[in-house]
Amino acid sequence: MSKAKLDTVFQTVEEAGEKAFVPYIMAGDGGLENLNGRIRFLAESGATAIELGIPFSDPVADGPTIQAAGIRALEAGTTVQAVLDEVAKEKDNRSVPLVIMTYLNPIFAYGVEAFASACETAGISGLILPDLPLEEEGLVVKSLKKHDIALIRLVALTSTPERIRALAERSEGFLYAVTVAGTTGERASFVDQIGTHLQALKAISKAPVLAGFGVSTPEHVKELSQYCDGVVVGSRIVDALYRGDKQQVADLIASRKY
Ligand SMILES: O=P(O)(O)OC[C@@H](O)[C@@H](O)c1c[nH]c2ccccc12
Repeated sequence: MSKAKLDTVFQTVEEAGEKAFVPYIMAGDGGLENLNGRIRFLAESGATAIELGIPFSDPVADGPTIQAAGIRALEAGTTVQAVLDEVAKEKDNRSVPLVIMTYLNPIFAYGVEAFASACETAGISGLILPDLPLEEEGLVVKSLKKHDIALIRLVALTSTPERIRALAERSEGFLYAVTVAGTTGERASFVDQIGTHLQALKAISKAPVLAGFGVSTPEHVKELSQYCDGVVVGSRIVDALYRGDKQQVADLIASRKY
């Protein structure tokens, strides 16, 4: 599944007058043998696309819930190769695009070109690399382009206007609007200016704008979605799956339609 697959699903959601919902899960948490089952469950529950984390020992952008999931996954022996091999098995009957989220280190260890090529083979549509600064994108863009994988950029609340403009112009797949200052993890509320911030991003972004970090209730989903194209939810979903509460995950995803 190529980059274009992401454009198609977001367009479908928009044409239906709905908002996108992208759940994040940590590959290997709960056993790699259950990964494809979880992906299927999220797709059947109405996910627009799925963000799949590859665990890394020093996840600087992650809060406690995702850090813990990463440790569980690493302890279970999860590797880059094993994750890609596993998702490749169902690439032809997967209806929802997959986006990989990981850090630079595992990719450099694997080799950038080899990684991009393996992602293409596994049917991956996009990549999120939170520790890749705009100035260093040259390290990966050529390989990602060659293998038709979108580089999904993150905009911080604290990004300068010039930086925001540069990120919005280059955006592909979707533009990830980080809604809090800090790491991933559930939050009770958002800053007052969040609506204006998201609307301003949406006005200049080439790709759809999705809000993520701290989104953890159906109310948050509705609140933030009104200002942009949808949301990304990680910690709440990782925690619910860990506790075996699939219903909570399904209810959260269902809240994108209103
Ligand atoms: O967990 P939260 O607060 O719902 O945030 C989303 C997030 O988990 C997911 O998109 C993600 C997990 N790790 C990341 C690192 C950087 C950017 C994004 C992520």
